[in-house]
Amino acid sequence: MLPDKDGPSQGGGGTADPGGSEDPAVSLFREYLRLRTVHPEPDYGAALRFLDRMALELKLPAKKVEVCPGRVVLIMTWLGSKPSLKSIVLNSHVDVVPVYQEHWKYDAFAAVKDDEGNIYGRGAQDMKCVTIQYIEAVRRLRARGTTLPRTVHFLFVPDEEVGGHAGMEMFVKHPEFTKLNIGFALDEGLANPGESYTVFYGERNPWWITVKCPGDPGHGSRFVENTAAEKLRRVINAFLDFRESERKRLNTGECFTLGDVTTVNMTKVNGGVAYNVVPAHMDVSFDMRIPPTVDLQDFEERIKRWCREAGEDVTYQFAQKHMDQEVTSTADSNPWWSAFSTACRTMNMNLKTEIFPAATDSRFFRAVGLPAIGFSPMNNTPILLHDHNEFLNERVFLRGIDVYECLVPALASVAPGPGEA
Ligand SMILES: CSCC[C@H](NC=O)C(=O)O
Ligand SMILES: [Zn+2]
Ligand SMILES: [Zn+2]
Repeated sequence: MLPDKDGPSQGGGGTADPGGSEDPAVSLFREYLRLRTVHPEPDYGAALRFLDRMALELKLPAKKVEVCPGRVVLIMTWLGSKPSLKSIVLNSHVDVVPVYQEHWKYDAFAAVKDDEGNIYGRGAQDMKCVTIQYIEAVRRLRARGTTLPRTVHFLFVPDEEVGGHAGMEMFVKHPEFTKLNIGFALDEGLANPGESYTVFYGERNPWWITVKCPGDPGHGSRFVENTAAEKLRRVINAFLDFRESERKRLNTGECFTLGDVTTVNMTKVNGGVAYNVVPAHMDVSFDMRIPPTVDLQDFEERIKRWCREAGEDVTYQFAQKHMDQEVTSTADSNPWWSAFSTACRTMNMNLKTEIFPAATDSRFFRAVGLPAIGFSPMNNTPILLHDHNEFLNERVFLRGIDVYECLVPALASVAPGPGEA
């Protein structure tokens, strides 16, 4: 059978499957994948229209908060029977990262489903699947007439993929955020290639740094002293030697995961004006991710030393420097975690708890003192976020809806804690 190649203009709601056998939830997921909410110019208007339609279908009120010009957070609310209790947040970002279309098997915005049920599209794992799984789980719960004690807020946020600065970082400071009276948030995680599901209780801190190496200029035919390039070489060696030592630490001795070590990647180099002019400046940039167990002050001292030892006037500046190291407790004494993990156990799901290797909007919840768990219910799935040919199998997707159908009531039924009405 040939893959079902619906074009990007195709609507959802059952039109995706010529055989008529496709689950409507899968068709809706594919419809959402076709919206081009891709950087650098995401079509947020299309996503907001889609989400407004979801709110109408679910008969839930939707509120829009423009946190920055053109950057809207949409909040859909399912009011609990005890609305004074702290609420549950189901968070998802609307934007997706760009693609190298020439490396994809199919159009990355056509949501092609192959004959194995694999659905290809940018955002299939990160994280349009989760958005639709939340919606479909709640659709089922409401269709059954379920009432929940705690209020559930869905947040659909822009700009996570570019750091959340015009998205969740702004929203957590907004009065509308405070009004949500949040007790606990669920946000995205990663696929697990095995049977288990990975759950994230903290994140590494992103530090993006540019090291600037000034030097003496001169003719390209001479042995100029004190060159920018010599300093640059020492800087690169210091950072990359450290990278290598951390790479070796991964998977040796204790069972480290990526979230437990510091990664360093050299991502940009700049400098030079002509072949025969020794440059007056050369810059190098690194993407570093630092586990919450690392002393950040010590780490910055180490960077200072590397720069000092590289030569005269070597300086650095940060483009990102997240400093909060809050993690969410995975002890049974944390009632949110207990409800989450117990519900997963009843579904026979094996959980692996880890530190998230990259950065998500969860860090902004944790930074304001709220517990947050990163979880995308995708097992038996290769990790393909931001990669070519990102896909999710429809059976895994549908199982994820079952998972939230169990998790959401469990979380929204957590007994009132001390200080709650
Ligand atoms: C440092 S803000 C960038 C956030 C981005 N998030 C998802 O990929 C990341 O690179 O982890
Ligand atoms: Zn994401
Ligand atoms: Zn991402």
